[in-house]
Amino acid sequence: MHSLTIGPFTKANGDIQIPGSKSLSNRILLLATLAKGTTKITNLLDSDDIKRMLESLTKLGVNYQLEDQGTTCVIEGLGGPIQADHGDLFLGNAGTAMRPLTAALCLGQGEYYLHGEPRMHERPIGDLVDALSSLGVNICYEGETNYPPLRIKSNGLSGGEVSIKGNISSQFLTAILMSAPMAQGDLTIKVEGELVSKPYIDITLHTMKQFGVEVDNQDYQAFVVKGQQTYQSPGEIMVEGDASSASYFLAAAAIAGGKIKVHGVGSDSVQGDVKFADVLAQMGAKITYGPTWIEAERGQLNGVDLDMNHIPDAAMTIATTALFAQGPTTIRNIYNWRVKETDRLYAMATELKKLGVDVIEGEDFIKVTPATTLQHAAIDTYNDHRIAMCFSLVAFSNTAVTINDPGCTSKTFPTYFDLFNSVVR
Ligand SMILES: O=C(O)C1=C[C@@H](OP(=O)(O)O)[C@@H](O)[C@H](O)C1
Ligand SMILES: C=C(OP(=O)(O)O)C(=O)O
Repeated sequence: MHSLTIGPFTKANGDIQIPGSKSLSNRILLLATLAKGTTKITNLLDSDDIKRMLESLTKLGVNYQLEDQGTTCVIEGLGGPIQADHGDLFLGNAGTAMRPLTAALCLGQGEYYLHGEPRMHERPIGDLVDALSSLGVNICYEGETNYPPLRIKSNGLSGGEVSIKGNISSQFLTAILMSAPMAQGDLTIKVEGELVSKPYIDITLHTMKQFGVEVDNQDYQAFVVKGQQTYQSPGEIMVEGDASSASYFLAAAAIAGGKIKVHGVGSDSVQGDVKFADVLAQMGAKITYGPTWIEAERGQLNGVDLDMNHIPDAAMTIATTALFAQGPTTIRNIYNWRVKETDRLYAMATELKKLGVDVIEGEDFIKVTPATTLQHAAIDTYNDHRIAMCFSLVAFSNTAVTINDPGCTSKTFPTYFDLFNSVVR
């Protein structure tokens, strides 16, 4: 297996243009497909998760053209449900393709088989399947109950009322919300229990609005959507930079001497992960926001004890930033790290311990107590892009770090290590 050894570095300096947001890219691709009119999408992310969505759209007969090395996409909207009467779709490990497509394919008439990488078949989808079944869809598990692969025999989504559990993934609610306007009648979606990763619902509602659909959000406990609507293409739409991808560079500057300005994401962003910069500021970094940029500079970092349910992806960056703080850091309310690309609570704890630091892995929290010197380690990345990226920060310690399978960043950030190397010394 390929591995990459980096560091030790003492400086991180420069300007970084952050590639497009994964969450926005896949939402916009789907809504542009369903919308009336042609949409030109710019700054689209070019990464594995987006490729899986685009390949699926191709198989479903959607017409689009890619330009600018895959960062511009012109899509001919269908002005209604997907028309293909069948499809065998491989969604890799892309939650933002698997979950929304499962709901969207229920809108028309056809038979579809949805599957992915082995890990995708271990990531739960039962809450979404239950909700869709209660709206009249014939959807069944082709492997283990509650997990993909799925077979869908669709004949439209009825309106009415549906309940969906919110405690495992917000992507289930996102999936139903994006399909709801094309249901046969008005739909009230009730959220059962806690809703995790709430800011991603704001991304969903914001994108739906850009495509002409308003949702009545009743305090994130119920959502009322009018049925029989058609999404309208906004014509041209630009994808913001990915706030989770920005976190690694902001953290690098906060830890090392130097200053980094990330462009493409800032105080105007709709992505909850921009709040990562507030956590860095709370730890002691110097953070400045502009509407479309964020700048970070080193400060004396102190450990924090915080609920990070609202920034589950960027919270992984805090776990390795914690190595450079005074005192322990506890990241709380992150149970669903366990059902993402890997069991992230187990994986982060296991790899952090290899550096010689004291780590407590709780059922839904992690506590990292930094050590004065770190041991050199070869970090296993579990086919999880974020483990590879957040452990690159270890290169600012007394030792180099080896990242096994660095190519796994291709899920959301294929150029990560090139950009990282361009700003460090
Ligand atoms: O809706 C989205 O775009 C996402 C929601 C989050 O997942 P959960 O809602 O499963 O926490 C996040 O971790 C994922 O990377 C992207
Ligand atoms: C959890 C993630 O991905 P997915 O969209 O597949 O859920 C992630 O990117 O950290």
